[in-house]
Amino acid sequence: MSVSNTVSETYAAIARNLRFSDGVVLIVTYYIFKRFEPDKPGPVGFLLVVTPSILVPVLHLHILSLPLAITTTFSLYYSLILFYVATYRLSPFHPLAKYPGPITNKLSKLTMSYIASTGKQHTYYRKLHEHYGNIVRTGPNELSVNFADAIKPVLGAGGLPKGSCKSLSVFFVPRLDTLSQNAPVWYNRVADGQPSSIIGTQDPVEHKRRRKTWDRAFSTAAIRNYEEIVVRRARQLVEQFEKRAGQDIDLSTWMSFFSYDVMGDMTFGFGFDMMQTGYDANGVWKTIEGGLVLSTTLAHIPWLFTYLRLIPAITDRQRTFDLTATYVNHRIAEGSNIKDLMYYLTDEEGLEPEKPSMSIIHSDGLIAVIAGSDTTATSLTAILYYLLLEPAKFDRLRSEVDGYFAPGEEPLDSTKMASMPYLNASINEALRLVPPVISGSQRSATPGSGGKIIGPYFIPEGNNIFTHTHTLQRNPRYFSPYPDSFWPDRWLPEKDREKAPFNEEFILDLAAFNPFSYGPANCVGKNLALLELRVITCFIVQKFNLKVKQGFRIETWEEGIEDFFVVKRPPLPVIMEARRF
Ligand code: HEM
Repeated sequence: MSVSNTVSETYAAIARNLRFSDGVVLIVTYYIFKRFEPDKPGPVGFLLVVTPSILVPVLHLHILSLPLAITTTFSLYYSLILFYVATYRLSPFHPLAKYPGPITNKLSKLTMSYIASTGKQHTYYRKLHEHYGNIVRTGPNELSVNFADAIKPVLGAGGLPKGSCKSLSVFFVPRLDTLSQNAPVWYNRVADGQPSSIIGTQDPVEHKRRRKTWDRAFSTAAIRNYEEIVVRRARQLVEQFEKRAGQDIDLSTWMSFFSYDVMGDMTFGFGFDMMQTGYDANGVWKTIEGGLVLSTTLAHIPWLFTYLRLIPAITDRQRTFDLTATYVNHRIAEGSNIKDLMYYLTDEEGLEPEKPSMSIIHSDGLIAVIAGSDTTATSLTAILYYLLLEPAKFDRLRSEVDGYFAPGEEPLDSTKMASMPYLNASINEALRLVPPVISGSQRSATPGSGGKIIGPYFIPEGNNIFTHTHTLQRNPRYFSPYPDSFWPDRWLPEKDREKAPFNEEFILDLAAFNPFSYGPANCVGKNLALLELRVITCFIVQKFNLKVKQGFRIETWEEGIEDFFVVKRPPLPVIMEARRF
């Protein structure tokens, strides 16, 4: 008897002997997964190991070999569940059936997870929009949009939250309402019982409560106190560049040294001394960057966090958390002679009915450094990159700086800098082309919400939606001419703007420009970031001549950008010389 005959006879025997009740067990299991997607070891083990084990004796009646009965039952059980899942996701009954997108994305988030791991998520989303149009199904339960009218209903007040509301711990299915099948990117980032950082807080009520402290920390009055820190660190950066005059330096790395030192001062009362030592001595930057690569990849399959957390060496999260917790504790013990960020995050003023717990303070301390360092460094590097690429624009900016600050005068007046047209146009243009949170923000039409109308589209509940910043900010419908080029003129009043070529129509739609996001969960640190961008750009343009390192093909820098939630940048090697006045 041939092997194929044996196999087909075995399957024929199985088919003959499978009972109605076995089919019911499979469908119930599938339904539990579809409806609740339990992701904790207990229920998952029950559904994927215990249930098929119960079915083994049924097949063992007909297949005498026990190992064969076990493997057949398990493989059949898993294949059928996957078959049901796939059929439903591709069927016209799926709530997102009418939205176009690649089949692989409709089937699972594994494709997105793989793309995210390559750092090219931002260009992938853009290509999808170029192919499929304004709205694309990027996952079984996820859409991405590329039209400006979506910004307000998705991100604005009364828009969508980052995830579901209260976590109910019901029976053996944890967080019944957070359905990991539909899980938004912020789902399951921290272990049960640990607080999320402000940015990962999904419940809009809790987010609003915690945001009050942050809003106080970034009020105009509070930022005035931080100016002292920014200026001290800007002077240190200039000194370090002067010492290294004529040598190759990587501007990208030095922008991170600067921004990490500033955020260290603001949050812990001391910098990480990256500029002083010329390297990341505490490994803070490296650890944060590694964490972002992993969390961006897993954001698409967030149930996996539960299991990877069991292998601390992989996530390394605890190390980062412990490191920042030590710094926070040190800052609290030592106190500070200025009202720094920690002053507000610990509610030293006593304005809240309840003091924040130490674990919330630790978690917010960590997110301040993550959210405030590489983002600012990316924008600074991008501004300098585009100015290096187009020396005429560098010269134009220098004339403006010289017009506002006489030679020898340090560019420190933040009010003056806020009104410098070409400076702010250059900053906006770099933020448009390289938004540091390049794939933008995701929000969720949570289960039970009834869904949401976004322009001409209806987003059924239980689905997530991205407003894709990279695609929107390069869309010629909103930014023309030169949507892919650095053209600060687009931000200037018509009388100062150079003429568009061939009388191309001029379009600038501010609704599509959201590098700091929009609405109640937008970037709270925007004004601090703008202060840093203005001060450092003015300092460098005023004090240094910059040259690209010989042999480096500068135009390749932009291609090397990677999207790991915040942008990871390639090196930008330059030679700086002090300017002679
Ligand atoms: C050029 C620099 C920066 C850019 C482009 C930027 C951009 C963003 C974006 C796009 C978000 C996501 C909002 C959302 O989910 O919709 C965000 C959130 C946030 N950013 Fe920034 N950011 C920058 C600098 C900073 C700085 C200096 C800080 C200071 C600590 C900061 C603190 C935060 C915080 C705490 C959040 C979470 C806000 C919330 O969930 O309520 N950012 N930022």
